[in-house]
Amino acid sequence: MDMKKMAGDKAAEYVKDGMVVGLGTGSTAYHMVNAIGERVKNGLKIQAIPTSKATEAQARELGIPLLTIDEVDHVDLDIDGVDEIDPQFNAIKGGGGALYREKVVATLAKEVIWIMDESKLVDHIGAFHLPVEIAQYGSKQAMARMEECGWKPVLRVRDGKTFVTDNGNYIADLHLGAGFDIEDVREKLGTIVGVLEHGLFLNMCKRMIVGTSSEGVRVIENPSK
Ligand SMILES: O=C(CO)[C@H](O)[C@H](O)COP(=O)(O)O
Repeated sequence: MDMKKMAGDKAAEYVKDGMVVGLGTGSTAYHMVNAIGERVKNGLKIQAIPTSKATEAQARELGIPLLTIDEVDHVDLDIDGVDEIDPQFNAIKGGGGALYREKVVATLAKEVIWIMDESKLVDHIGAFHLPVEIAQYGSKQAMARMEECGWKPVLRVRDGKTFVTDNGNYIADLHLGAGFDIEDVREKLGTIVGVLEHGLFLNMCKRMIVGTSSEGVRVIENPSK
């Protein structure tokens, strides 16, 4: 079976009646949303908050009851994908450009589960670009600041056009390299005007669910949560 589907299906088992569930974004989250949709059809009673317009459309199609972010006062469980994660549970997210909403929902959640195929497990994050959501107004200046920091920012382009997030902003992809100084980058990003949010999700999850080619699904619990 597809490793992403294995992880998504397994994660859906953690959803219980009465929960408010954060629905992540991306190709792994897609399987999880489908699996939850199937359970809703079979009588599971939940409410969900999607982390992107794409996930919202998928969940709506499946008949999963949805809340808007303004209606949410808590999230019991958030399930989402990652682009890379290290053994300290530090993750990079935002490959799909949904990092801002993903971080809002994950931050509200009592419990977070990251789902992935085994290719996402790394010793040190940073080989994957770090996505940063920036305001359109002043984006040239924000990009220049990030360039000065040596982060090799590239404004994300899709289908020949500058990519615009669900929130109407741009994404700068930083090329930091594996083993970059996470704290230094996180701290400096906080000083740059126009940076709305970044894709560093540091030690947020209670567990990772990993689809593997050799051992089926691995559930890795975070001892610090
Ligand atoms: O952060 C994300 C979207 O903003 C995704 O969860 C991340 O990019 C992983 O995607 P996929 O499951 O398709 O590999």
